[in-house]
Amino acid sequence: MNIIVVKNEAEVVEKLKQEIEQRSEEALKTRGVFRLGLSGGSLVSYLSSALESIKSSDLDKWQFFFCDERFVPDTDGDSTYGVYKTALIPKTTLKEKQFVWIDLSGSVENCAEDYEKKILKEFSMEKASVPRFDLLLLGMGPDGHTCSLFPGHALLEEHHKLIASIDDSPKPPPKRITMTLPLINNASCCIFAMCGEGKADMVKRVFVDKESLPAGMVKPTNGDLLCILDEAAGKYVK
Ligand SMILES: O=C(O)[C@H](O)[C@@H](O)[C@H](O)[C@H](O)COP(=O)(O)O
Repeated sequence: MNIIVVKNEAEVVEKLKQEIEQRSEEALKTRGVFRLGLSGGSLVSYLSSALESIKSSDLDKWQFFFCDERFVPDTDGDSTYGVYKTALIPKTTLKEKQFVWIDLSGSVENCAEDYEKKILKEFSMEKASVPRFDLLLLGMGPDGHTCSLFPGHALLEEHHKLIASIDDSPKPPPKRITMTLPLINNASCCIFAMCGEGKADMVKRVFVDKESLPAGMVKPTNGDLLCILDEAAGKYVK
């Protein structure tokens, strides 16, 4: 775990941009495609600002997936994809077709199964194999949740599904799909980006005191783990 504390949100965005650019170059060099997973919440604005200033001609070789998504239409204010469609895509040369989104036509369980199939297809992999994302961008909630993996929830014990559904999320809306720990921890790199005093206590509990909370269970088996914080969020980090 590499905890990076910088001065303020602008520097968090700049550091995030540098990491994303570096990882994209590596991925494009070796695989010709850069696959990253997105989270909702405040990360949307950090990433939108970071990508706005990336002028790479290879942005069209980037593929975006969702670390978790709310089971609502993309026109709904709660839709993470919906927010990226308005906050990110218009600011960049990115196209909607670069975003691998969910299918809402069935139940939330069907949606999770379908999204797992979509991911395996994009990675041209068979069932039972675990895709390796180049980068997962994560946030952490005030209870230590990340993606839609909440403290004490049975999904933390999920060892087979790569994408699981939840219909009792403590954070509204209740129905969501989420990457599970086996998929998250197979990534080449996971980055938490967080700002503000409101995060400081949980940052200390999870990343300093190592309490067993969902965000603390993000431990890439053979990958990097970074936590980029502003001074307020990192005030208890030595
Ligand atoms: O869709 C979601 O709700 C997120 O993926 C969730 O896991 C988020 O990352 C945290 O709740 C942190 O959100 P904030 O950064 O807004 O505090």
